[in-house]
Amino acid sequence: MIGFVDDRTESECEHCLPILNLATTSFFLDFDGVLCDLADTPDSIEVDPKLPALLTKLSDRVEGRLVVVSGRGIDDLAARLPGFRGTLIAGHGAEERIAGRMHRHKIAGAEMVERLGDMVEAFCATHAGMLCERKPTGVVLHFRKAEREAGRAYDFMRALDNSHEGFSLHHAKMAYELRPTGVSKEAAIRRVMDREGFYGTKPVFFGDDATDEPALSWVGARGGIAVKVGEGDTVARYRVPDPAFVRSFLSEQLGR
Ligand SMILES: O=P(O)(O)OC[C@H]1O[C@H](O[C@H]2O[C@H](CO)[C@@H](O)[C@H](O)[C@H]2O)[C@H](O)[C@@H](O)[C@@H]1O
Repeated sequence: MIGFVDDRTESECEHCLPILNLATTSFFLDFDGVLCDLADTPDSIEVDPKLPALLTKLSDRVEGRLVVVSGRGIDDLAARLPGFRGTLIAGHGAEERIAGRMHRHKIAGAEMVERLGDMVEAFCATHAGMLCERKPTGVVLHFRKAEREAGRAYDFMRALDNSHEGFSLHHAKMAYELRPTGVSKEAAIRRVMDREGFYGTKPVFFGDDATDEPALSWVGARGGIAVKVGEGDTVARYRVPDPAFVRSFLSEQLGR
């Protein structure tokens, strides 16, 4: 059984998480690096075939208070979780699927997003190992396969950021991303937590990336449970080793 903080102190118990009262818990789960392992490219991840059913059951168990919160575009995310009909926040908060209805930031599909995508693609065509990921609300330049070129990738994306109003540049794992200014997982989780059904419950957020830190910080300050998955600096109070651990922890909640 996975460790829980009960009568032991946290220092005695590596990877312990508090025992949750599911009647008052809202789950917010990042996707890449939290529900599935990272891979060389966005398309080469392997999603545990049992994951959609696990998320569905747990969502039912907490009356729909389970939200997958990802940086991926919403169609991409939904396609990787076949059969899961629960709430999705995608594009770091620029897209949402709630109660089966889609909501998208007004920039979604705009000409400027297309243009940015074209420019990043052109850059990748002349820089070996770089990969462009287009999203409805932004664009990512991945340099995981060209780590030594990270500086060049940054300079290019910084120049695009400086010349395009309404977008902000973010440094993610082996990637630089332009997304609409003001869009963040923190803001998205706050919005959801104000909704009926969520309001007054305790948020539990699992995140792994630097881009998850503001949301981890907000959840912790709000009296919720902030959990960092994997290594690296974090403001989160709790840490667990990897996505397999997270999936086991979630499965265990169903048996309680
Ligand atoms: O918020 P998340 O669900 O964690 O999404 C964050 C980004 O994840 C993806 O990129 C990351 O994972 C890739 C696959 O493992 C990896 O190759 C890449 O280096 C990582 O940055 C996704 O492609 C992005 O769109 C998400 O924003």
